[in-house]
Amino acid sequence: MPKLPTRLQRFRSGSPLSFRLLAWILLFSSVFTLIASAIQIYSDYRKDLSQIDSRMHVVESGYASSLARSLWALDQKLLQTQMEGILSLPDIVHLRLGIEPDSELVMGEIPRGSDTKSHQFDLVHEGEGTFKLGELTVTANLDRVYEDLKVKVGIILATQFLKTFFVSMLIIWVFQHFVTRHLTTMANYAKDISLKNLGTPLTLDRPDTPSHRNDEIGRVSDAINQMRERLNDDMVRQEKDAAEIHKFSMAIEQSPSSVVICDRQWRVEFANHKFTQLTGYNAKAIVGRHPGALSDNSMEIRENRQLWQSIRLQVQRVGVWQGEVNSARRNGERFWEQLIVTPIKDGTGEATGYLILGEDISIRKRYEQQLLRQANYDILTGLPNRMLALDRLKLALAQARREGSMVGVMFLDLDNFKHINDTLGHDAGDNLLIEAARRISSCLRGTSTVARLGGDEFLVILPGLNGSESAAQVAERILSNFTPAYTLNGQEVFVTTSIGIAIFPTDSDNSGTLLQHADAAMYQAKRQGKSSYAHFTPEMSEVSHERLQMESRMRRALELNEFELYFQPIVKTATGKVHAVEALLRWNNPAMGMIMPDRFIPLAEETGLIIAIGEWVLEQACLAATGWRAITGRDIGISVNVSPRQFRDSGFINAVMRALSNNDLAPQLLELEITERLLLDNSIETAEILRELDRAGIRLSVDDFGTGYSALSYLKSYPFDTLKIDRTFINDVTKTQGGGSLVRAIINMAHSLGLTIIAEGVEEEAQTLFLKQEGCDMSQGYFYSRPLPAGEFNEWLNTNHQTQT
Ligand SMILES: Nc1nc2c(ncn2[C@@H]2O[C@@H]3COP(=O)(O)O[C@H]4[C@@H](O)[C@H](n5cnc6c(=O)[nH]c(N)nc65)O[C@@H]4COP(=O)(O)O[C@H]3[C@H]2O)c(=O)[nH]1
Repeated sequence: MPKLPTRLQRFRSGSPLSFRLLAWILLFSSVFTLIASAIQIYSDYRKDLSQIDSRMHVVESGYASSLARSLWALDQKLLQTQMEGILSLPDIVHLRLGIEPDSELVMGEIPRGSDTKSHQFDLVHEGEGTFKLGELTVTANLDRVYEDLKVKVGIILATQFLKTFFVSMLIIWVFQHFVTRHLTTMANYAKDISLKNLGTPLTLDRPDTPSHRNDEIGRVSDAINQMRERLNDDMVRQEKDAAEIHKFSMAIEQSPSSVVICDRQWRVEFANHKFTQLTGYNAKAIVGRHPGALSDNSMEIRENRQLWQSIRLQVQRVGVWQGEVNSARRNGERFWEQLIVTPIKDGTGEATGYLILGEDISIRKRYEQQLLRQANYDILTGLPNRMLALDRLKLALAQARREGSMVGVMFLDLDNFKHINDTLGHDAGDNLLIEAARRISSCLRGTSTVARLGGDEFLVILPGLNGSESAAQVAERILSNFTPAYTLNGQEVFVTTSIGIAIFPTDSDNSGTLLQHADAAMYQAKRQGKSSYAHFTPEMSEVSHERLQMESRMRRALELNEFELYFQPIVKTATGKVHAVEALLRWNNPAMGMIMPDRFIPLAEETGLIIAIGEWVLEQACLAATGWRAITGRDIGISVNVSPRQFRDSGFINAVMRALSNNDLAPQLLELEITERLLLDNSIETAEILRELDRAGIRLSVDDFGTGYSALSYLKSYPFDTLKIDRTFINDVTKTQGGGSLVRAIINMAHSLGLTIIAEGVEEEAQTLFLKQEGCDMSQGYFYSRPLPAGEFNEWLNTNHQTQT
């Protein structure tokens, strides 16, 4: 189809209003013009007709008497002249003179087919009476009137049409110029407006004057521009919101934690990439399913049902659920994850869905289990260690009390172990211990426990005994099991054991005393000659006597000034520069000699003397710390051991604060070492005391980490600054491969919790190199210095200070 010229196209498509307007104006004005013209023509026509009428009357009035006279006088010539005179008048075309009685005179002619108009009047003679002489009929031709009428109609129609046309054109031009073209601009602008050109305002092709701004076009264009600005603002806001939503959704998608969002009915709506990575479930495939019922395994779903029911209840009640869950991946593999479940609330506080955050803690769990094993089991023999054995003994006693049964406790010690160790070497000693453990275990029932207490000491717990003879039978079995030779380093070696037996409830009803009694009985068995067993008898309680003696001496030790603090430096692993010092208590008793804390602290704890002794240690330790500034010119912190009983004493916090203020020591320079066993009870009071100390600015450290609780999760709940790795772990780092990786894992995890790490018991250079490499912050041990009395320590400090600066 041929294209229309652009202007025409624009006119057609852009100005239908002008067209319609023109049509309507033309129609209306034509109708009005026609009506007006018709009225005018008709009135002209009427005027012409009345002119003819009046002309006829003029003829009557002007010629009637003269024609009557001519007729009376029978003056034909005059009559004819007069009639010709009438015929010469405009439009008069025919005269008929009827003469009485029956003649007539006709003049003129009536054109055929023409419209005529006639007028008749009588000719009378007025004398002595009135005589009618005849009558004259005057006929006028209306053709001229009609001709005039036609011409007029033509002229009027033409002029009216032209006038109307031009006025319409003018109106249209005015309308087009002032209105329609702007409307077209606005229409095109509105048609073309899109998110891309929202920045371009609508401008009209007319001056921007106040009057223009206030007219209807100005107001409409202003409204369009305001609408554009609002849309623009909305779009900018929307783009910002979209960018933020995009950022958040990317953050959730790339989050290192797994994220699942559920609707109000706990149906999965979204799961991120990490979730798929962790569980193996495709995020899209699980949409609409319950997070506890993703698996096709009905057993698993049943297992999960109870868990998710309690999660749902707690989230509804408390607003959050968190815990460690042993979950299953899609391929059935189990893994540990830490879950946090919270509701997603709207502005009114209504839950619109639920957020489930998950973190894979399998590695941490593995290490925790490893630590737990290390804390409870002897690595060499795989038997329970002292801690676990004591727990089991307590359980066995509790059960025996309930059931009214007996429990046998046996202490075993290998008779010539030290000799074998010294002559055949440690490896042979280790092999001997492993084999001895196997031989003891093989004599026992499933309910019995055999544990290694340390060195060559073993403990056997025999629950549910009928009488002491049963214990004796077990002892005999063990002794006979020891008879065959051991092959160590290719040599046959004979090893015997001595066994001490104490029975609950006959010999004692508490675990500590039972152990002491079994120990005393074992010494008796040794005295009897090796490879024998002995039952406890009251005469053997010499040991308890010793204990009483020690207690009464300890009560006076403070007054007699028998306690002394030794100091051991804690150095920065990277540089060897002293950072802090640990205060270690010694007891110099004239009768007993120098007594190490392991021997007297448990007794001090039991008797409560630890509270007074602990206060003395705090005071002395703070005093010593203030002196080190003078030697080194810098602050050196002091670490003080706190035992559980001392820690829980109501005056403990005051004693700490007093020691600090008496010696004018900044709280940040004091670090209190707390064994992780103290945290075992997980009590609110413990947490409260720790928080109060932390608020006071005092540093807190976990001592002997790995020997007690061994769970890293609790560290998050308490305000600890430092973690001291127990020396048994450090001892292993260069000896076993697993030992190194365990210490590495502890260091990394402690660092991730923001804790400073101190390695205890560093004895060898190889250990320092390992610790340096693993980024262990501080080290302490004989490699740097043994614990030293104050005077010697000051000398050591001076030397360290000079070599390090
Ligand atoms: N094998 C070896 N041992 C090393 C090495 N470096 C340091 N040690 C020893 O390891 C122990 C470290 O102290 P701890 O773990 O707090 O363990 C302390 C602490 O729990 C407790 N203790 C010491 N002083 C006090 C005190 O004033 N109050 C309380 N409540 N307990 C104390 O007694 C425990 C034993 O103290 P000590 O016999 O002085 O034993 C100290 C120290 O002499 C090393 O390289 N190799």
